Parts: sequence; C-alpha cells; structure tokens
Amino acid sequence: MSTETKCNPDLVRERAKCTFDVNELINLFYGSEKATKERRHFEDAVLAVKELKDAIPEEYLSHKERYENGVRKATILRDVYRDYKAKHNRDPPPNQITKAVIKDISPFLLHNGMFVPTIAGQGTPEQQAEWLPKAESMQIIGTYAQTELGHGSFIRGLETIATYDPKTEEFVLNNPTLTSFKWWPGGLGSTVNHCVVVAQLYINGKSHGIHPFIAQIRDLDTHKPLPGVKVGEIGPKMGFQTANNGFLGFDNFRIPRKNMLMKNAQVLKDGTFVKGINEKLTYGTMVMVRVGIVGDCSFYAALAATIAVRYSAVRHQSHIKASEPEAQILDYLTQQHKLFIAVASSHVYRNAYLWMEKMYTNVMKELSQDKQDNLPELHATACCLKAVCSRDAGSLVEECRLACGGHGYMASSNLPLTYGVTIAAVTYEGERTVLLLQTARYLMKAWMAALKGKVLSPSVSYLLNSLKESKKPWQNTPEGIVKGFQHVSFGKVKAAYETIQKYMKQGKDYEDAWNLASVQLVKASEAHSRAILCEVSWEAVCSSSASPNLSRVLQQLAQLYLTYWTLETSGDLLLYSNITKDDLIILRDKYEELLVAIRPNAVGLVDGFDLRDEILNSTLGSYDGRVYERLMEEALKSPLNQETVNSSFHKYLKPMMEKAKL
Ligand SMILES: CCCCCCCCCCCCCCCCCCCCCCC/C=C/C(=O)SCCNC(=O)CCNC(=O)[C@H](O)C(C)(C)COP(=O)(O)OP(=O)(O)OC[C@H]1O[C@@H](n2cnc3c(N)ncnc32)[C@H](O)[C@@H]1OP(=O)(O)O
Ligand SMILES: Cc1cc2nc3c(=O)[nH]c(=O)nc-3n(C[C@H](O)[C@H](O)[C@H](O)COP(=O)(O)OP(=O)(O)OC[C@H]3O[C@@H](n4cnc5c(N)ncnc54)[C@H](O)[C@@H]3O)c2cc1C
Repeated sequence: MSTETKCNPDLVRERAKCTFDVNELINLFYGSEKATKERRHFEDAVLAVKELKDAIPEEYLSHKERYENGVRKATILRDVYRDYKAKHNRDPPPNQITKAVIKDISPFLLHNGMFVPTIAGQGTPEQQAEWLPKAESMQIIGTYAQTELGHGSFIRGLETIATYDPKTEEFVLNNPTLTSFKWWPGGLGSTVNHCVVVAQLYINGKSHGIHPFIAQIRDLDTHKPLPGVKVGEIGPKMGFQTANNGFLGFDNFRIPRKNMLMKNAQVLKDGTFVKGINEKLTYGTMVMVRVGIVGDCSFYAALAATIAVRYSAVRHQSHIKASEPEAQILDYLTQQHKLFIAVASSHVYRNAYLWMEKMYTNVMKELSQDKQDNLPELHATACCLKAVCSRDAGSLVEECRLACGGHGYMASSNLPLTYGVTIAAVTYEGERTVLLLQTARYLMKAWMAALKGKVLSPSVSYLLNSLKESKKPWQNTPEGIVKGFQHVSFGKVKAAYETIQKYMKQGKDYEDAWNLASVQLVKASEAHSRAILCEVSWEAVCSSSASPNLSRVLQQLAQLYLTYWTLETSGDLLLYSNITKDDLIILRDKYEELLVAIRPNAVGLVDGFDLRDEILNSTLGSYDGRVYERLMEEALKSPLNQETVNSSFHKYLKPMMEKAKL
C-alpha cells in the first residue's frame, strides 16, 4: 500500500479515527496472518511482471485488440501461477489479482473454472489420468459448452445430439437446428481447442438424457476448426468483453467412446447404457460454481464499496451547516445509507460462502461414499444463495456507482465495468428466477415433511420449529430479527403451499397450480435465503475470534445488515411475524444510530478488504485518495487528447460551418 505521506489529508484523518486494527480485520477476513502474507506475496509477484501492465486503458482498444491483449496477459499470468507452484509445491493462495491484470474476464476463466473441474468431477479415474495433466498444464485449452441458442435454463431441452455408433465405438455429434448451436461458452470464440459438450445421448434411436462429452474442436498446431466444426465468437456484451464467449455447431463430428465423461453413467462398447446412481450428479460442476459465485459477490461488493467509500471521504460538496466548510459527502446520512450496506453485505456473503463451502465439501465427501441424502439440500441452498447474493451484489455495485455522482459514470472509476461483470452472475450459472424455483421445490417438499412431523435438514429445520411453537413476542435483538426472518420464510412457504392447494382444489393440475403460485414461490425462496444469510452471518460474527475492538465493529455491520433488511421488508414482517409498528420505529432509530456508529470506521473497514490499487483499477478508489489528479491523468490518456486538432474538424465540422454561412 502507498504511504500515508502522499495521501489526501481527508483519508489520513479518516484512518487516524479508526477504532480497530485494520490488519487484524484483514487477517480475519482472509483467514489468517499467514494467508494474508502469502496472498500479498503472490500479488507482488504478479505485479512485478512488467509485461502485465497495460500501456493505455483497455476501453480505447478495439474489440479484437482487447481480446488479443487479454489472451497475451492470461498466458503470462498462467506462467506466474506455474512458477509459483513449481517453487512452492502448491497452488497460489486464493486471490483476486487477475482483476488487476485482465481487468474484465479472462479468456481462460472457463478453462480453469469449469473445464478442468468437470473432468475432475465427471471423469472416471482413467479419463482424469488422460485429460487432467494436459488440461492443468495448458497443453490443451477447454471450456464448458452447455447453453444453446434455444435453451439455457431448461437443460433437459438441449438439442445437441450425440449418437452412439457401436460399429466404430464412436459418438457422432450433431447440431441439427440453428437453436441447437452452443451459444455463450467462455473462451469458445477463438481461444479453446477442446470443450466439454453437454449433449443428448442417443443409442439405437433411444434417448438417454444429457451427458458431458469431451470434444477437440480445433487443431492443436494450426488452431483451425476441425472438419465438421463450426465455431466463432458471439460479439460484444454488457461486460465479459475479454471472456471470448462463442458459438459452436457440429456436423457429423465423431469422437471416441472414451470421450463421454463416464463417472456417473456409462456407455459400454456394445452400446449398453449403464445408468448412474443419480442423473443429477451430471450437473455437479454447476453446483460448485454456484457456491463460488457467493464468494465472488463478496468480492464485487467489497470492490465497489472500497471505491465509493474512499471517494466519499475525499469528495466535498455542499454544506450540512451553512457556517461550516463544505462537508465530506460521507458525512451525509443518505450517503452512509447507500454505502455501508455494501460493506456489511460483503462480510455477509463472505460468511455465507465459507458456510456453503463447508456444506459442499461435506456433501462431496458423502457422495464419494455413495451417500446422497444431503445433495438436495446442497443444491437448493446453492441455488437460492447464488440467486439472491448475485442480484443484491449487482444492486449494491450500482448504488455505489450512483453514490459517486458523475464521476461514477466514468469508465476510469471502474464501477461501470464492475457492474457489468457483477450483474452477469444473476443470469449465468442458472438464471435467478429459475434457480429460486428450484429452491421452492425443495421448500415445498420440506413443508410437506414438516406437516407430517418429520425431521428436516438443518437449513430448513426452522420451518418445523415455527410450525410447532406459536409465534413468540417480537424481540428487537439480532437473534429476534433472525427469528423474524425465519417467520417470514415460514409464512411465505405456507402461503405458497396453500395457494397451490387452492388452485388444485379448483381443478387445476399440480403443474398449472405451481405456475399460478410461482410469484409467491419465488418470494418464499428469497425469504428463505434472507433467513439463512441473516442467521449464518450473525452466528459467524458471534463466534469470531476478533478482539473486542474489532468485534464491536463487526457486530455493528452485521446488525446493520439485519436492520436494513428488516426495514426494507417491513411489510412482510408485519404480515408474518409479531413485529409491531413501534418495534419498526425503534429499529429505524437503531438503524440511524448504526450508520452514525460505523461512520468513523468507514475508511478503516474498506481498507480491511485489502484490495490494492491495481485490483481496484479506479481513479476514485485508490488508497491515497488522489481522485482529481487521477481523473485528469486518465483523461489525458484519451487518444483524442494526443492531437490538438482532430481530422474530423477538417472533414466535417469546417465544411458544415462554411455551408452554414451560405
Ligand atoms: C480439493 C477439494 C477442495 C474442496 C473445496 C470446496 C470448494 C467449494 C467451493 C468451490 C468454489 C470454487 C469456485 C468456483 C468458481 C469459479 C468460477 C468460474 C466460473 C464462472 C462461470 C461463468 C460463466 C458461466 C457459465 C455458465 O453459465 S455454464 C451453464 C450454466 N447453466 C445453468 O446453470 C442451467 C440452469 N439450469 C439447470 O441447472 C437445470 O435445468 C435446472 C436445475 C433448472 C432444472 O433441471 P431439470 O429440468 O433436469 O430438473 P428438474 O427441474 O426436473 O428437477 C429434477 C430434480 O433434480 C433436482 N436437481 C436439479 N439440479 C440438481 C443439481 N444440480 N443437483 C442435485 N439435484 C438437482 C431438482 O431439485 C429436482 O429434485 P426433485 O424432483 O426432488 O424436486
Ligand atoms: C456472461 C455470461 C456467460 C455465460 N457463460 C456460459 C458458459 O461459459 N457456458 C455455458 O454453457 N453457458 C454460459 N452462459 C449461459 C447461461 O448459463 C444462461 O444464459 C443461463 O443459464 C440462463 O439461461 P437462458 O439464457 O436460456 O435464459 P432463459 O431461460 O431463456 O430466461 C429468460 C427468462 O425466462 C424465464 N424462465 C425460463 N424458464 C423459466 C421457468 N421454468 N420458470 C419461470 N421462468 C422461466 C427466466 O426467469 C427469464 O426471465 C453464460 C451467460 C452469460 C450471460
């Protein structure tokens, strides 16, 4: 980090006010002092590579140049990872330094994030032995090609066909329609030479559902598409410009039988189909990534909050009191209301991620022992937390951007790009509504089990408790609020269930009744997620090993999250819990007190995310607060500022002005 001496004096004052040890927070957030050291050490190693620095901001590059620069940097970054592993005999620690290098999304994201994990999770030991060393060492580059032009959410409806030919022991891949073309996979456009293709398996004319296959699509030497492969890039998007998303179609393209990933289901040489123990295990990579996205949401909220809080400490505008100098905008309570929830939410998502990571690891261990009992709970929880955290994180980033006024609209603030990238997670890896409806299926089952008095899985056991105990008087404590959110979820689950029953009594079949109740079902899932987020984050704060000074501030943040959402969803609480109008007034006052209490620590709290200037990549958010200098420095990099008079003056403006004289 830069030294205090060069800092904007407002930030120096803010840091002097902080009531806790920022380093303690950093170590707690990232796990330990050792983890912080290792992460910083690795970040240093990456940032020391001169070739990774961009000469001009990426926004000035063409679409093609931007991609090529992305690939260039991704390959250098990959060498740094390899060298670290060779030297330390382990992978680099979790870090976000890719953001400092690629800025947008790496064309290798899908290789590392889904291609390799799918081989590891869906391949037999022999298949892993064949593909993993090549993929991990980047001898081959891959992606995860599932979504098609016509189908993304409903994957059973995918149209890519893999027909088994027992004579040659091969699968024949075909995309018979335009809508069957793969569309979206990252890296597919011009980067990868392999992919996991999710296709409908046909043997002797019989369909056996969707399965993953490995297909080599480009020649390893020339990089030309292999015969029978039509592949390309899908064009500019809201973000993800360097992710190199692509399309792909096959025309009678043959792959060997061993290229079907057969850890779950198998196709024997003679064409016998051997079903897996659970066909949904084929969806395993998506579950893992959904868990990871909750962690990503923590990062994006932290990044936007760091930029906006530091900027708000430096920015002065208007007066709170006419007799005083212009106020730091961070002193306006409305600004604190916009920003502190982003700081608090980042901690909530982080704790939820750690909690989900544990659940994921346990279930994976159980699955390796053929125990599947807890898979539905994992799937349901990953779906709803991914859905709710990504939408909330997107809104928080946008709120942080808006909170920076006009400068937040500048690309150089890095907030527009961050919004584009964050909001994408609402759609990818399972569209929000679709995933919330998956959780709703689970909640309806849990509800029916609760009605029968059966024991429920831990994450939904509150439904049974709420059913058994009559509603107790509302308590304005964090524990009371957590209970309140559980009552809301309970009430919404019950109401959605009863709505389905009502429609069925009117003669509708279950599917139609489900559709008619689906707005309520989605809201029930959201309420369930909120109850989990509140409970998990409050428990994490209460059981943390933080010193009293830090603990006090972390509790304030967690309470801010609870109170914010109580006030945001007060209508639901009034409907489904015993909260009263008076309680809400007390909580409104409490919320304002929390904003005021957190205010002196605001800068310390975002410093506690330990995001370097290179990761923030923002004129508004750097550690030293030299906002105006940086805005001007960046503006001067515009190609339009490299010449005094642009040629368009002579070509268009002057002729226009002269014509106007006639
Ligand atoms: C070494 C060990 C270390 C361990 C450490 C542990 C770490 C863990 C954490 C890991 C973090 C890692 C970080 C990774 C992050 C990296 C990020 C990089 C990648 C970023 C990617 C960005 C690019 C985007 C890529 C994509 O978008 S890929 C395409 C994604 N597509 C989708 O998500 C499609 C969405 N649709 C679906 O999933 C399905 O169609 C559906 C679930 C909506 C419906 O499926 P289907 O129709 O088949 O099912 P039904 O509705 O009929 O339901 C039937 C029953 O099946 C259950 N079900 C469904 N899915 C699953 C599942 N996945 N698992 C289990 N069960 C499932 C339903 O619940 C139904 O059950 P029921 O009948 O009992 O009700
Ligand atoms: C940036 C980005 C990167 C991506 N990367 C990849 C990748 O690498 N590999 C890959 O395979 N895919 C990738 N995808 C595709 C992504 O997984 C899909 O876009 C996503 O799963 C949503 O599917 P869809 O586009 O078909 O949306 P749709 O399902 O068409 O959704 C459109 C609307 O229909 C609604 N809807 C659909 N079904 C239902 C239902 N059953 N009930 C109620 N409402 C419904 C949705 O709620 C939504 O409002 C990527 C997408 C993006 C945006």
